[in-house]
Amino acid sequence: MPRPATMKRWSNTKVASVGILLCLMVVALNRMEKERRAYAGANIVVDHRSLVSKRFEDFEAGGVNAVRQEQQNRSTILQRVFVANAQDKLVTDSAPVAVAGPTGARVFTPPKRNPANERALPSEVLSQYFPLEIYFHKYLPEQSPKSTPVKTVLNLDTKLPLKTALVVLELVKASTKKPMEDFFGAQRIQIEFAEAASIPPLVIKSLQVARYSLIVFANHEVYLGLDKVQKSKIDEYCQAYGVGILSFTDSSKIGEQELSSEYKIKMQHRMKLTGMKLNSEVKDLWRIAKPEKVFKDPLPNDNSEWTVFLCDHPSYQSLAFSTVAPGWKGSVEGINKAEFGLVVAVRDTGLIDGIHRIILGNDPEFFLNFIIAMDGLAFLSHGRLALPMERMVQVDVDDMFVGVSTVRTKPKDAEAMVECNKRIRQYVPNFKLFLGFTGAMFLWGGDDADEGERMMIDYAQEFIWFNHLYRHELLYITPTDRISGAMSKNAVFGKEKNLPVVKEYMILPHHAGVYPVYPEVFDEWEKLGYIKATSTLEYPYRHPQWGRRGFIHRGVMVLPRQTCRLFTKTISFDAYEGGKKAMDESLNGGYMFKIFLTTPIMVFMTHMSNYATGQLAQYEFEGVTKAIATWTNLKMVAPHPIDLANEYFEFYPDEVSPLWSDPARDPNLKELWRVNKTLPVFPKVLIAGPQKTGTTALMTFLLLHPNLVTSKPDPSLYEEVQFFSSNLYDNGIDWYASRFPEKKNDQTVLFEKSANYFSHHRTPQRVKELMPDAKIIIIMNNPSRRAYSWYQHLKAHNDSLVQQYTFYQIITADDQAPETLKIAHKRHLHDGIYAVHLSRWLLHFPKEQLYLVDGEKLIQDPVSVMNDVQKFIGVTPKIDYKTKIQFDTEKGFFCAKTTGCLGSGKGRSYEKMDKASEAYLREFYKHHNEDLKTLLDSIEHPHPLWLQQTENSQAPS
Ligand SMILES: Nc1ncnc2c1ncn2[C@@H]1O[C@H](COP(=O)(O)OS(=O)(=O)O)[C@@H](OP(=O)(O)O)[C@H]1O
Repeated sequence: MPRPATMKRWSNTKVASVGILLCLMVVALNRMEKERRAYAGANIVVDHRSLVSKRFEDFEAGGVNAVRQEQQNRSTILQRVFVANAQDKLVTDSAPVAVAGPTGARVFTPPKRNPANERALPSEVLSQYFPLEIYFHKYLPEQSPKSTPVKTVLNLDTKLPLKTALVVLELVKASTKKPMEDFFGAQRIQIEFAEAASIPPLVIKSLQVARYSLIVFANHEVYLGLDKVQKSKIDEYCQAYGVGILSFTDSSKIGEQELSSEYKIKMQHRMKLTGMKLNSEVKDLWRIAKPEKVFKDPLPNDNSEWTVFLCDHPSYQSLAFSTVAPGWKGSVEGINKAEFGLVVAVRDTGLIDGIHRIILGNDPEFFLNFIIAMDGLAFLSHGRLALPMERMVQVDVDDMFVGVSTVRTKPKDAEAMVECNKRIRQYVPNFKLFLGFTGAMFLWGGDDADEGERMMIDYAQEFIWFNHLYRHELLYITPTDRISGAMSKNAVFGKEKNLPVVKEYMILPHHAGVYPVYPEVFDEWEKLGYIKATSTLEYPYRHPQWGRRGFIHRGVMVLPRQTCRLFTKTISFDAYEGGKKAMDESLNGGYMFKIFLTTPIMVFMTHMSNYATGQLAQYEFEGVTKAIATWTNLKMVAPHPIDLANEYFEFYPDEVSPLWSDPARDPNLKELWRVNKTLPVFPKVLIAGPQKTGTTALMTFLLLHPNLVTSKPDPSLYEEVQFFSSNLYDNGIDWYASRFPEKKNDQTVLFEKSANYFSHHRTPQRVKELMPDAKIIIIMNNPSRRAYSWYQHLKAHNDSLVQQYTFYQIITADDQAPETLKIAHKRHLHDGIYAVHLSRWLLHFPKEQLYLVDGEKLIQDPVSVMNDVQKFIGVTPKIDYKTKIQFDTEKGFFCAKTTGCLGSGKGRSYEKMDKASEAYLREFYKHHNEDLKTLLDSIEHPHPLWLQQTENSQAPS
């Protein structure tokens, strides 16, 4: 057998990341395409059983109509889409179905089913072909009749843009990216940036699948100025896939007037304007916006001025009007000085070239522009980028009865808070402030407790209360055994004072212990048994606010908290003037207003000190809720905190599982980590698998190096830690770090080997979050050999399944096979679909952090493999593995000179694979191996010799 070629570490040649991503997508989607072809003629449906939200499972019996109902209530749902087998009961012979096509959903009657054409495709197998997690929003306008019995079907033949927008800038740099990141990031819309001179490929060619739901120009001038090639690339893409263009303008840096004769539009820049009015005659676009509302004040132009549009073609429809500001000195022809005589936002309805465009006369900073842009992107993306219309609001006021006398609650504060509830209830039915209390502080006040605080107790029923700790202390100062005492004392205080406490919701002082997880807190909560939800600012990081996320840990729902804008402001100016200012800012679309626009489920936090004395925060909330009610059609509701928490995780089901990060990497998290405990240390290197490729040999050989140290032996674990790929991840980072011995010195490099990390879909992201610098070693041998080795492993363990079925029966099992056989089928073959798993790792790690080992070479020539691996790890001193490893003729494998050969479970001798299985597997892996070649090419990595040989040769025995 010829010697396998060395799989060298790839060169450092820079490959544009966009190119790589595209290739990855091509590889993964190539697979889909092949399957699609293979299953041509089958009905292709959205499998509603796969909807990520738990609640939708309940609707399975009700089928799609129930889901449709939900869509109408919420206006959008996030659904995971994949092909399901043609016998899916959701498809009937003649029911009308709505097909998601490039120009939105349309209803049609599917062709008669032909059972002869239908082939079963197990959904759990198919889902593996979607490593890139293709998600998109399906937008069904609110006005669609509720009673229509429509079934939702995705036909892969239609060209579906992904839930991503491409943002084109003249130059991609931090300052130009920032406003776009904020606008789209706050709505959790994924964006990719491109420079005007190098627009990336817009289509996955092999599939004719569009990559973007929307094209965005931060400055429309850039679009007009594109060179011919780039321009037609964009235009042809938009025409072919029904994708729209959303443009902003930047009138501060350019000449006074631009004429684009091609588009029959004139743009007059550097305008100073006053007032804005939306065009109420536009019927199909306004969703959040209330077109009947008129803004009368001068338009802000501190940083940039405004652009107005003069359009001379029926394709254009004015979206918003404004008026020349008094004192504007320009004298340009065509400027209509009448009230609302100028157009500041325009829509191109596509009569000229079939492309829908919306162009705004400034950036999204001004609040009405922000709303127009939100409605615009919902429209242009056929709802895929739309948010629901409901906003759930909770406002927590922490620190009741805490603080020095100057910031303690005064009678006027107590009165003001009651009033605040009433005023906000005009806009948010049933609204009540949530007050977090700390009993000990009140009692310390004793008779001296402020009169205002005593009044708060009298007014208790006007609010909803939740527990802080009894004392307002950092948890790491509080000895563990006092935590439960402090919790129950606070509860007793609440009872004594007859506070209407929602005991299921609790906030810890300083947010300590929630994230990073302080296991003792969750222990105590578990003991209490009733804590269901909390919230924190700290997960995964504080800024930007829209980056905050939630997670569920040990049954407790942890929600992200938004901070009120006034949170950090000192109350040094006059209270009422300050309050009014805050309200004005909200009314004019300030910071809080945008949070409300973009965040469907909000928990705000503020402190008592923002109410006491200054009473500022109440103005802010009154201001923002009034502004939202005034300017938008959004519906604000104030649910019970536990209902709100449940809703949160239904809306963001991907957040249920936490993503642990390293507290040492973030100053805030470091601060919250206990002072009396050293920071956890994690491994630097992972041997990720897959199983049966020689991972044990590689680990054993690494351990011959004096400075490479792996996890401690643990009888409760079966050989491997498997932290990232199992429920053990829920144990948290303390648990993981404690699996490893202390480092002997600075040169010690900790590593871990768990062979199922490679193919586990969540592992790459989890590793990236906790150990972003980790070096990942992946071994790939012939996947047929790998599958057979797994079979022999089961056989050696007298697995009942193997006693029942032959290797051939397992690998050829189809959808009709018994459940156990189907599971066995997947376990044998799934790990060997290397391209899919590798592309997932490459989405999270740069190629330089991944090291691919040729598994066949590891068997034949481990000395050179190990010498290279130690270089990749960067461990010192360098050792020569020639002095450590030698071939053992009895074992038939290389073994360590000191510790000997691997046990009888590795390097077994067994009969050759039968010819039929060999042929079947060669065929099964053929396309997957082709994909692997494409993927390796895209990262400029040489092909292992077994991959070069797979087409022609037999699978090695
Ligand atoms: N030096 C050396 N000694 C023994 N075995 C070696 C060696 N190098 C590679 N191999 C191959 O490793 C296969 C077992 O792979 P893993 O260690 O990854 O298996 S496991 O997933 O941890 O169970 C094992 O599979 P089997 O031959 O089927 O037992 C071997 O082919």
